[in-house]
Amino acid sequence: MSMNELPRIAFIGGGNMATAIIQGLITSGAQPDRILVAEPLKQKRQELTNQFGVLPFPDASTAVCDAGVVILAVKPAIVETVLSQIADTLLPNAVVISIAAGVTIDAMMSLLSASQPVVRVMPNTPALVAAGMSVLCPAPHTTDAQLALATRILDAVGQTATVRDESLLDAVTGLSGSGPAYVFLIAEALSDAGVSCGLPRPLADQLAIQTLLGSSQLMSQTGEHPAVLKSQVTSPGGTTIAGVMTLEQSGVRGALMQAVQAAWKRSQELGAR
Ligand SMILES: NC(=O)C1=CN([C@@H]2O[C@H](COP(=O)(O)OP(=O)(O)OC[C@H]3O[C@@H](n4cnc5c(N)ncnc54)[C@H](O)[C@@H]3O)[C@@H](O)[C@H]2O)C=CC1
Ligand SMILES: O=C(O)[C@@H]1CCC=N1
Repeated sequence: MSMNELPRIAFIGGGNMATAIIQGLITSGAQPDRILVAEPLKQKRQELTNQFGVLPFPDASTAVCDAGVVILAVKPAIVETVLSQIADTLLPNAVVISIAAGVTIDAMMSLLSASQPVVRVMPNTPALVAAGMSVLCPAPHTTDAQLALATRILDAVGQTATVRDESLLDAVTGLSGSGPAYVFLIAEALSDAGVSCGLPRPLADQLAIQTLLGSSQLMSQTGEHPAVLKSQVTSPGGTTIAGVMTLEQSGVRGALMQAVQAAWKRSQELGAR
């Protein structure tokens, strides 16, 4: 199926994540006039129309009436309100894709007809530059073809993976959903460190960002385990092992593991409400 054979796609919410996915779809060849966006803020509607040529709607129920895919890209707290608004106009076979953190498939199904196809997804913000990581979890009654359609849409903004056990999405949220913030924090700290050793800030920023990017590309493109690549940087008695030793002494591994676990637990709490 090529991008211009995709069904009409309605986005509910035209914020950061919706914009990223719309950009990805259009870059991959989707037709803008087959993308509908319901967004209450007039300025955001106009920006999306001007930038991409998508069709704007001030409210959700009219946007979904002939859409084969509906992407819920609103804040978690208003997903249920939106679902009650669209439940009557939604096509029976429309695939509902939710990217809202912590909103469970059961919570969505309680407001939809029992046969409505649903896929819950946890994406991340590098989707904005087509380098996202999205993990999909289909509701049990969703068909493989409906899951494939959702996967195709998220493939436009980066890599995708699928889990069948919905509870794993909390761990996904802790690692790849929230993870970009940990990496940005590390980049900021590396740059501060460079400044503390006398580098000018713009150069320190450049070194920090390119070191993270280059190291990520090296891991991704060689497929080598991080431990192997780390040992290649670490000369006997050299500079790197001196730096690595202080990182180990300050417990950086445990700190990162605790960060992912804290976000994992918070995601579980949000989902249990
Ligand atoms: N930002 C992130 O790192 C990630 C966010 N998510 C999830 O993505 C979802 C969207 O997040 P963002 O795009 O960052 O938020 P955002 O605040 O940029 O976008 C939400 C948009 O929904 C609009 N909206 C509010 N009420 C509406 C309604 N009744 N109908 C239609 N639109 C309405 C708002 O005006 C806003 O433009 C959230 O549920 C979040 O949990 C998931 C993974 C990562
Ligand atoms: O912080 C949050 O709740 C959302 C979910 C993953 C990234 N941002």
